[in-house]
Amino acid sequence: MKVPDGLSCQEQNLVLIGFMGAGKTTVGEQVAGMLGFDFADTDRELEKVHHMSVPQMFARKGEAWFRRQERDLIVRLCAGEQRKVLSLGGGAYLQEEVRRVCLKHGLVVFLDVSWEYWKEERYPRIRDNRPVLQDKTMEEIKRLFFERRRQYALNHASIAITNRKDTEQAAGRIAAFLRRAREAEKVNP
Ligand SMILES: Nc1ncnc2c1ncn2[C@@H]1O[C@H](COP(=O)(O)OP(=O)(O)OP(=O)(O)O)[C@@H](O)[C@H]1O
Ligand SMILES: O=C(O)C1=C[C@@H](O)[C@@H](O)[C@H](O)C1
Ligand SMILES: [Mg+2]
Repeated sequence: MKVPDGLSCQEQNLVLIGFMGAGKTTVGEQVAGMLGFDFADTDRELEKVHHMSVPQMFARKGEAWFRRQERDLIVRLCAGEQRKVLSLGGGAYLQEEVRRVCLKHGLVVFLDVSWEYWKEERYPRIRDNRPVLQDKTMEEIKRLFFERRRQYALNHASIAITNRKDTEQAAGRIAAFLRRAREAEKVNP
């Protein structure tokens, strides 16, 4: 992972993006603990505000409504107080405005899980409570996985996850990356 030119890592948020089940929530919480940053997960925040689970929001209000709430929340969180870890919902980064605000106010890290590992290890854990995966064949899910990679590719850094060891090391590697970036800025502002 390389620090992007012109982006101050002292002040920015850390934003985690990637496909559903990539580990944004799990890893984000771990990284925030390691860095002593506040943590916010957009799905959890929306669940708290609207007193509904994500599947309930999809069922009762519809996906378009969910996407608007998600976008507005991310714009508020990103532009507000800095130095937090923000884990996005898996579809949030497909919205142009979300990409813009995250890239402007955050160091955007893509959790790049391989298709094979995702299918074997992550899909079985999440399949029942991600509305977007319901009623889709594996072929359709695979297509969505690779279509979304085009948007996730707009990032500052990515971390490849292809096995259990990568999974266990992901949070530590991201925290170390951010610490190094911040130290380098102190020496060479
Ligand atoms: N680093 C990790 N260590 C242990 N388990 C993990 C790790 N990352 C992900 N998992 C497991 O994979 C599943 C999905 O993880 P998680 O909910 O964090 O993904 P997500 O990227 O936040 O998904 P979504 O986009 O749907 O919010 C969970 O069952 C979680 O326990
Ligand atoms: O990838 C997606 O489109 C989604 C991912 C989850 O985090 C939730 O935001 C919701 O289930 C939609
Ligand atoms: Mg999540």
